[in-house]
Amino acid sequence: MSYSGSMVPQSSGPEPGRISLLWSYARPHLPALILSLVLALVTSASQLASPLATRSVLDALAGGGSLLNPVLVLVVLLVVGGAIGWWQWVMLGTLAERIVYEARQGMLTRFMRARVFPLLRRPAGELVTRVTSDSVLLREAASSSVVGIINGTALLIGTLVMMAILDVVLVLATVAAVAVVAAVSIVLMPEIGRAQSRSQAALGSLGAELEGNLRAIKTVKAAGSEQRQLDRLTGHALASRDESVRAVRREAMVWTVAGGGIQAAIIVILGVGAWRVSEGEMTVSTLVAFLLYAFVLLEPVSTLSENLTAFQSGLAAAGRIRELEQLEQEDTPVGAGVSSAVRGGGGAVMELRSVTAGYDPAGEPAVRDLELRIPSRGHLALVGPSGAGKTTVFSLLLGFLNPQSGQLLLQGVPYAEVGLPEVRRRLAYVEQETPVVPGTIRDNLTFLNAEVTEQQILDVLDQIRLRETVLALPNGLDTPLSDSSVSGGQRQRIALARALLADPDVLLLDEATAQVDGLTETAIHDAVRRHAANATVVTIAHRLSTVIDADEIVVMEEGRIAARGTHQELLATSELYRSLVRALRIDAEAGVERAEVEPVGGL
Ligand SMILES: Nc1ncnc2c1ncn2[C@@H]1O[C@H](COP(=O)(O)OP(=O)(O)OP(=O)(O)O)[C@@H](O)[C@H]1O
Repeated sequence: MSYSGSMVPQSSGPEPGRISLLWSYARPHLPALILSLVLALVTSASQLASPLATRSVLDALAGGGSLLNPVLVLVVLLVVGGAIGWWQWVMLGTLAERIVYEARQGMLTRFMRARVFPLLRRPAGELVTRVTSDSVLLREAASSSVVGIINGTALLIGTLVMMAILDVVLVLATVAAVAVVAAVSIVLMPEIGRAQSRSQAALGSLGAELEGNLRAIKTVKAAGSEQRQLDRLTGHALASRDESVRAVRREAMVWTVAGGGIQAAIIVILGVGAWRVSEGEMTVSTLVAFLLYAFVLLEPVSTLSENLTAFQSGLAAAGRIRELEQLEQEDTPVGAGVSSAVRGGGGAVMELRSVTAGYDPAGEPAVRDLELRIPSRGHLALVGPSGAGKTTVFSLLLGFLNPQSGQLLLQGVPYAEVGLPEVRRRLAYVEQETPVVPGTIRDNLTFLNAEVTEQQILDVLDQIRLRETVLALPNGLDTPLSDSSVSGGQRQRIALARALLADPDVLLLDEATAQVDGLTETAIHDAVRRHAANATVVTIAHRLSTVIDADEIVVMEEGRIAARGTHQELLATSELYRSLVRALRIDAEAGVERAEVEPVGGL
């Protein structure tokens, strides 16, 4: 299995694609977004009215008129503006969190429904980074930044219009300052997005490599390579930091230019305004109102630069999330009716007809022209050298892999008609490498069949000689299970118990390569034999006792079936089988020796 990061498409998608993805997250919330925008515009309008109200207060003061009305207007503007601002804040904040949740849920659904091998080709750590980190960057981009950009623009134009109403000469100086700010921002902005995109990419690589290192931590430590691996990991963290610093520098530059531009405009307004007041072309109250507008102007300028920055990083994140949309999904269930009453009948429960299949459509097939009937009862063992295609047969039966040619059938009906859920409902699969799922021992045992009783659980644990050890644990069946807390053989036995509790039509068992002690081996075989008495067991066999036990043995070599028959028949007819058995026998003898000196493992 390849976990190569190089197989993952690197670049973010084109701009229109990313914008449409952002839009797809925002669209379901359009009413809330529009309401937020309206509220934002009302807040802005109240902000715009405040300097005018202030001018009335000043005029009333100078003219000796009543202050009551203008002050009342000011207070109402303040209270209404504040209340609406609060409402809008809460609404946009909630909306933003919903968008993050929906983006996460969408990604998780995609992962769970994805075809197995395209999913496994992507580094797990990178997928985790997308769900946990990239989704956060969507937050503002798909919610408040859109509102902020529109509102900021409206407030900017509104402020300039109000200023123009007050004094046309002064507004020209202000417009010049705003134009310089806008031009500089337009030049500097895109690089912020690009730097953030590179920072997120480095973060993804860090996630991917960290996950791989943690999984192989024993190998890393045993090789004394902690420092080398640490250097590689910190290299990614460093790259992410440097790119983020680049983005921050740009942002600081935009902010400084924006703030500085407005400050400069205020100084010019003060100078020119004072001169115009002294010339009698302007009243002091108008100059004060104008200055207040100049301060109001700071807000849309900062809102715009802030939200444009958030929008840029959101776009970068959207590009990366968009790549996940290319993850191939499993076919949706069709579910043609297939009778379930086949057990023990004479026919085949499953069948591979002339199946050729591979992992890379352009590469060599992993299996060719396979003809295989899985009987509705009994024990079928697959044997063969490493890379012969045994696991590929399981992947085909489970629908993880589609044949390039040929057909798979469940009770004579093609898989495409039956649908994967129905196929998988008939199967239970015991993986060799990672057979337990996150949760407690009980969660694992009831994973396929939630209806089982405590007694059934205990009986099955008894069969595979785990009952005493599980019950001796402080939390018994409710002990949390992680890959590292139990041995490989114990994990497999728990997975076997889970499969037996589901009582499947076909039990697919990828036998652990590691030896287990003789008593456990016998217990496992007894359990398997019992199941094979009225249903089917298919084993990828790594133990001599398993092959000897099987009703039929299929010998695979280089993706083809080289021979088939019983143990005795194959011993007589197949040189390959004889050599495999010789190897298994040597292994078995080595295992016996080990079992004699090693204590019997418990949980
Ligand atoms: N995920 C994968 N992507 C690409 N090629 C693969 C993948 N899994 C297996 N292969 C290739 O398919 C061929 C058959 O592999 P398969 O795992 O079925 O063999 P196997 O008989 O189960 O071997 P082993 O006993 O070592 O597990 C091999 O050439 C292998 O390199």
